[in-house]
Amino acid sequence: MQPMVLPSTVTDKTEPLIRIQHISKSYRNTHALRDISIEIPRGTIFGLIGPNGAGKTTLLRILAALLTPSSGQVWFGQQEVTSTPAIIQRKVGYMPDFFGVYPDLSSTEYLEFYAGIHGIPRQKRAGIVTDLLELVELTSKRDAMVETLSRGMKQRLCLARAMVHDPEILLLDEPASGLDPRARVELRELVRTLQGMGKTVLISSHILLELAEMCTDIAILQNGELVIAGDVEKVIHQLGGGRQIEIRLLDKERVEEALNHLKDVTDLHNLTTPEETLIQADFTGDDQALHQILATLITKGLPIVSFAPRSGGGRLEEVFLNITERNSQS
Ligand SMILES: Nc1ncnc2c1ncn2[C@@H]1O[C@H](COP(=O)(O)OP(=O)(O)OP(=O)(O)O)[C@@H](O)[C@H]1O
Repeated sequence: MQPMVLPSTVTDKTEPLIRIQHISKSYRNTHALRDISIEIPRGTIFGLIGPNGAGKTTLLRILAALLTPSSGQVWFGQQEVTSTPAIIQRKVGYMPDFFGVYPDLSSTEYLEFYAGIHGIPRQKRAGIVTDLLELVELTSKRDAMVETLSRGMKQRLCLARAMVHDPEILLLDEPASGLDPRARVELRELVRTLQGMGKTVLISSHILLELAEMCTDIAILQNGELVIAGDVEKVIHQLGGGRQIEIRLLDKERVEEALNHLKDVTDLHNLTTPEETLIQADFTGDDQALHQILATLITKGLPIVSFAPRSGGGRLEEVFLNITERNSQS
């Protein structure tokens, strides 16, 4: 079947890389996905978040052309691709949440095997595999049998496997599950490196904190439905979360004075002082308003040591729990 192509032949750099339009998927009596529409901008680290059974794996498998949706369309740029798996498989690298049993191969042989599956000419395979092992920091394990690698190393090898054909998009299903904190940090750094290489990365997790720090955009799924999608700050804002800021002063004697200035700012609410030199507040304004607050405090000569949003993770987790709870009650 010929792929559906939009009439315009001009590629707009700002157009979303992937447009998921009204995708539904049913397995017998289960509606795993219901009318999902999401746009994934090029170059983002896009988090797909939802509790167990929300439909994340189903959506990723549809994007990887491993499942056909019951209805709806997926567009990669100007092309509708649900009926053309070959196009998807060229553009996408998929790392499943479950790796299964490994064959009796070394890391190098394993990647060379997958490079062969993707039709990469024999003479190019060794170079690609060497580069990938370096990228995922497994060069020292190039001759180790896959079975003998730690879980984190297997995870990174699987990521390298998903990249043998240099795909534009990486789909990582629960990549952080079962990893210790250090391996998670390494994974986060690797994902950022991939973004720096121009890749668009979709990552699923049921633990928001795992994604909060590395994602630029998120979509929250629950019971097969899309709760909300967009860039992280916008999502928090739309969910009524606002931002929280922390202002630290050098001198505790000046905290009262700072509070006096801040209490009249319309975008600031719930001012508290959790520590004697620290002021915390909810903030509902935009960046311009934030800049104005800082400028005013400095003009007043207040000794500001730091002025920053509270680390996003905790805030986002709160918003996520609120929204999924609210939805399950409705
Ligand atoms: N092959 C299948 N046959 C029948 N039902 C399925 C099948 N695969 C998934 N489902 C159901 O579809 C729904 C969505 O499952 P999916 O695996 O996509 O969710 P998920 O968000 O990835 O969950 P988890 O975090 O637990 O992996 C669940 O109710 C699941 O039981």
